[in-house]
Amino acid sequence: MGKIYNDEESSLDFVKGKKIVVLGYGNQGRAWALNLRDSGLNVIVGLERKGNSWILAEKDGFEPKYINDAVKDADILIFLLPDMVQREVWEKSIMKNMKEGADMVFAHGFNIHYKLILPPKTSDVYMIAPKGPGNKVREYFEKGGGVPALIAVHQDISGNALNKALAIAKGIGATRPGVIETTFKEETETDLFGEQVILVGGISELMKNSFATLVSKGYQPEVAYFETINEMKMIVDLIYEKGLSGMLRAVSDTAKYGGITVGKDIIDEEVRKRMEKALTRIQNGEFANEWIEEYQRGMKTVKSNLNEVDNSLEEKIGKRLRDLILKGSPK
Ligand SMILES: NC(=O)c1ccc[n+]([C@@H]2O[C@H](COP(=O)([O-])OP(=O)(O)OC[C@H]3O[C@@H](n4cnc5c(N)ncnc54)[C@H](O)[C@@H]3O)[C@@H](O)[C@H]2O)c1
Ligand SMILES: CC(C)(O)[C@@H](O)C(=O)O
Ligand SMILES: [Mg+2]
Ligand SMILES: [Mg+2]
Repeated sequence: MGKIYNDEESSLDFVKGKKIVVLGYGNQGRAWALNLRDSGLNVIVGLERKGNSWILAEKDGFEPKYINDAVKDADILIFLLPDMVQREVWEKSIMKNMKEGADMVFAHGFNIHYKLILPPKTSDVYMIAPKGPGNKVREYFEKGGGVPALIAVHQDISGNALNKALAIAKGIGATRPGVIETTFKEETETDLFGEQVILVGGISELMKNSFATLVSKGYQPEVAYFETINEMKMIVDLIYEKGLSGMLRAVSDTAKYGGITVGKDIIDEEVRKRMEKALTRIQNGEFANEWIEEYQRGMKTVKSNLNEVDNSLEEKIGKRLRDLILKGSPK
């Protein structure tokens, strides 16, 4: 069993008073900058240009700086830019401007594990990888909790990298539920696997295909939306709170029997083999290379798929129903 660190086993003292630069003000950047500031730490937001992120950071009370300037006297650099952007910003604005020995901190191991960024031998390099989306990192923190995270140390020059990783984890609220120690390799490979096979890829395709099956056989799309998309939150809430066995006990015996038998038929050995293939492509770097090429070619696949989802029947139906459902949901 991996070691789980809690709030009492971490101290903000290891990073208190240090100049922390949060690079990027997007999903994670905004949540981290706000949580770290609320935890009493000294946070500067670093950005490449004056766009939407800059305006939002100013609205939140920060005085953003250009990255090449912000990193000059920073003690801790937190990379919260998109993964495929980090290398170019590192080469263009950070590498030659950062203070020697400044810490390099990541929320995902992609750039270090696949050797896109080669950190100087003088820096501590560590990671705090929240196991949830950025808006939840902020929302849970504000409610007194936090999103759990994985922490890992890639380079420990000071001898204190783990303590500093724990301190930043505490600052964003992650030690409240607990953080687990891992390696950059394990975090990178499992995170990519999770988002591709289930969290983002698998679940969306299951929803889209089950919705389309019902609609193509003449069922009302609103009924299909409730059944194959909307109710997922309540089932996942049950799993979150009570585990898979708790969820099975909360549904009818009919759902238990049908779910157990037909579920295994739908997600069968062939699906499992394709999951293993996806994992192999992550492990051997094929996925990372493909993704970088997609980015360099202008992210055509990402854009066309987003467009397809935006214009899909389930999104049109969902938009109308969500407006009603959210009004009637507990706050
Ligand atoms: N999204 C999540 O919830 C989540 C969860 C866990 C870990 N992570 C990790 O956190 C890191 C940040 O991911 P994110 O989803 O928060 O990023 P994001 O896409 O939300 O980042 C957007 C920020 O990056 C800036 N940016 C975008 N393109 C840029 C460019 N070409 N040059 C300079 N700046 C640019 C934007 O101005 C904005 O401030 C990644 O390593 C990611 O894997 C993300
Ligand atoms: C939120 C996720 C999917 O867990 C994260 O890994 C990401 O890359 O956004
Ligand atoms: Mg990820
Ligand atoms: Mg993830």
